Amino acid sequence: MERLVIVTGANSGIGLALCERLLTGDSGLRLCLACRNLQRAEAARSALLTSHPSAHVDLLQLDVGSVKSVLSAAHEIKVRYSKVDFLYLNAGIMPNPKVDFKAFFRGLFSKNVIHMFATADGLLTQQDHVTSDGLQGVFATNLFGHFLLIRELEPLLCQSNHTSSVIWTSSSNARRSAFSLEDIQHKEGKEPYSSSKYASDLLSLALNQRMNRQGLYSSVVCPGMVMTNLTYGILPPFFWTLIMPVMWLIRIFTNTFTITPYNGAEALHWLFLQKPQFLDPRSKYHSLTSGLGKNYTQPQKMDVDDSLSENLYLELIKLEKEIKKDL
Ligand SMILES: NC(=O)C1=CN([C@@H]2O[C@H](COP(=O)(O)OP(=O)(O)OC[C@H]3O[C@@H](n4cnc5c(N)ncnc54)[C@H](OP(=O)(O)O)[C@@H]3O)[C@@H](O)[C@H]2O)C=CC1
Ligand SMILES: CC(C)CCC[C@@H](C)[C@H]1CC[C@H]2C3=C(CC[C@]12C)[C@@]1(C)CCC(=O)C[C@@H]1CC3
Repeated sequence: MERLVIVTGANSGIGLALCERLLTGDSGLRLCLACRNLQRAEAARSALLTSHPSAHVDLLQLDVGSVKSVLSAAHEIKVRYSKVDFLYLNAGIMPNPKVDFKAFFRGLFSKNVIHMFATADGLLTQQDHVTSDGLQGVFATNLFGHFLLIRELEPLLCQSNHTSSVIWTSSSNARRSAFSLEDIQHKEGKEPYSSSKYASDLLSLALNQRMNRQGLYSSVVCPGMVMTNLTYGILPPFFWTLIMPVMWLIRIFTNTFTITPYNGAEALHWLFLQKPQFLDPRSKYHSLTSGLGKNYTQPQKMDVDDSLSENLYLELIKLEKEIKKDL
């Protein structure tokens, strides 16, 4: 039977590269590009059909940062399809990023230099915004919209004699110290991106604890450092042009500099080929590229624990109730 793969944020970067790779590996599947902008989604669909003319590629309007849009997209999915096999939760934002150059140069001459380039720990801050639902924008987009989508699609994800996979595009920038259970939306701090990605790691664990029995499996991926619209927004364009040769040079020393969206999608694609029952719910699956350009996937244990992940899940359920009450 035809397998259905839904990808959020599929019109550019890692999401689009993943779609290209999925179709190259299995032209028989049905892809659903869930994007906030239908014009950009249509352009992505045309590009995919140019290289895979007989592919089944559907479009769905979905703004994960808007509760109304998530609910209506979920409704549309339930009307169109009878089951979901893979749900890639890939859409993400990092608004108004700022690099702390002082910390960068300090890190450059320390023994933590590789770690700094791999994770950007202590290097990046962002200025968040509030959505029309009254939620913090990064939290709403990177985490909560996706959480609501899973909740709404449970009937299609959890079916008897069927396994489904939800796969989060997390990050090496996910950091426990940026996250607080008392402030899950990260209203107070300056690292909403880091907090939202750590929350996705926690949520993935909670989903596995609660939903494996119903056939739903959740995994977390880190695509490495990839040059996409998101990363291009971190520094001015001329600066990127200037330092691009340095980025390729750094790649010789750290396998986390995957750089191209194709390489970054490695672990996302690898997970598509695995039996979800055999995956480790406490590991993050990293896309890595060797100095010679060979791509591979490697699991690394996450800094997560059961009680924090369960408590986050309960907080999200509470917020879901509050938000739905106000609709
Ligand atoms: N690039 C990197 O180095 C890394 C990226 N990641 C993660 O990878 C994921 C993909 O990002 P990447 O490919 O790099 O960057 P891109 O900016 O190219 O892709 C992000 C995608 O998310 C979509 N998106 C953003 N906001 C929303 C929204 N509210 N509703 C629906 N779609 C939305 C974008 O749509 P639109 O085109 O309309 O803006 C775009 O399609 C993100 O989750 C990011 O955090 C993780 C680690 C490293
Ligand atoms: C001044 C220069 C010679 C080099 C500046 C490099 C930084 C801009 C990058 C170093 C580590 C990078 C990184 C990311 C963005 C760009 C860097 C900060 C990410 C935060 C992008 C999004 C992620 O999810 C993780 C990446 C980790 C590494």
